[in-house]
Amino acid sequence: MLFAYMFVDVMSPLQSLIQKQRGWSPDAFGYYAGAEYILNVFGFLILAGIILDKMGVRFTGTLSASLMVAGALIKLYAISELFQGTALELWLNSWWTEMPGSAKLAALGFMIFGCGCEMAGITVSKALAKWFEGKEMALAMGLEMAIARIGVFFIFTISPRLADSVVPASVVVPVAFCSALLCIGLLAYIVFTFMDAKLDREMGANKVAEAESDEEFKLSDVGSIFKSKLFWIIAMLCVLYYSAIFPFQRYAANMLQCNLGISETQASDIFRWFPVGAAALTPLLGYYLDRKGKGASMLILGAILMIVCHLTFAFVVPATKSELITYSAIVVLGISFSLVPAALWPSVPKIMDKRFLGSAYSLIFWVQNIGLAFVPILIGKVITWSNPGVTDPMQYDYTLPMCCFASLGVLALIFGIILKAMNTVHHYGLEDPNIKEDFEDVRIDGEA
Ligand SMILES: C[C@H](NC(=O)[C@@H](N)CCCCN)C(=O)O
Repeated sequence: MLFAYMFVDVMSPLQSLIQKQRGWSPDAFGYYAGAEYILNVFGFLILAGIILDKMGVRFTGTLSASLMVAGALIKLYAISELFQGTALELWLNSWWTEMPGSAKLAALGFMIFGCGCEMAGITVSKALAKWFEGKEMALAMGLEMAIARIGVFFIFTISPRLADSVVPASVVVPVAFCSALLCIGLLAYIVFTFMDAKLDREMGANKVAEAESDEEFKLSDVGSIFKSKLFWIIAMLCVLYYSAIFPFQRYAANMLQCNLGISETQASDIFRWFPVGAAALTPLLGYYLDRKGKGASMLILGAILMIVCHLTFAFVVPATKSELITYSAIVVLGISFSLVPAALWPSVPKIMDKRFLGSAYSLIFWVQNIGLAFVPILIGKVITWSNPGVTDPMQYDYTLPMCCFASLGVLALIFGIILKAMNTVHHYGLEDPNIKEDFEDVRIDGEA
């Protein structure tokens, strides 16, 4: 997941460079960024859940890592000099001219990569649940997310530097670097499959069969989950919150460049502290949640902090051009991005029956992916619409796009408040510690 998250954001600090080098407009960049989730939205993620439950973590993890490598190599080829001037590029350039041929092929690669990445996300959750059952599962999930966030910090640090390491600067170098890391990730997962097989042997065949049948995906479960009010509240909170985080991450470096009048590298150097804050706090909050609870309150606080930060980027940073205020908003956003994931994902088992859990995670990811696919496209359009005639990628006004992100935060906050109110009435245990076993257990099979 470390290398996957690095690959996801390798181009994020390079928006203005790819615009200069390959002619990708903000709109084209938005389409490319949204492509990561498109196939998942059109059902791949549901299929991925079925494959995972039928074939297990070893097969699905290897498949998902292979898909990531294949997608990465297509994207690498699309942005490389090798692709320039080929018949394929000329043909891709000949239709939907707003989107250059290189952006179209890169988007296709990113779509395939995105299938692998989300499939890996579900597989890793299931593998962690298997390996840490009855142990520190929330802490393990927190650490996994923290490692992935460190990858984002690392890539925001090195991506512009790798691009500048050749003359003229090129997006190919950082993308090639991350593609090589993904190949190492695939090898690492293959090693893990041997360890997992060993664990199965140690657990004994019966226990494994029992664990797997518990989580088997049934199509009828999808109907039960979709009928649950609670599922929709959690899924809406998730899609709204994450749509104001991951898509923002794509545009953040350029937003800082435009607001502060700084270079790509300087902007990335500021923004990279966002995932670091999240990486440092997520495991600690997971540990706190395991012992003290307060999950629903953490979701509300996380949404409030996000709204404050996005409004600061919209109005305060452009007016003051203060690096101190910018750094403070980045760190606070990092705190928000620890509170919500640390509370959200371990809350799902509290409100879903264990039998529904695998499908519930895959369906929440699916709803979330709809937002992650379309919000970057929407933001690209808002940037273009609110900056008529602006062609210099250093001159965009980000007030309106940042207000859009803040509005998503307001909606997420409303769903957080509804969730907490429902928890107060129905006692789902969302404010209770994870390791306390005796809270009143109300799940979707007993929701009515
Ligand atoms: C665990 C959670 N991951 C997700 O929500 C993924 N569905 C989206 C990952 C986006 C990067 N491709 C998280 O990272 O908090």
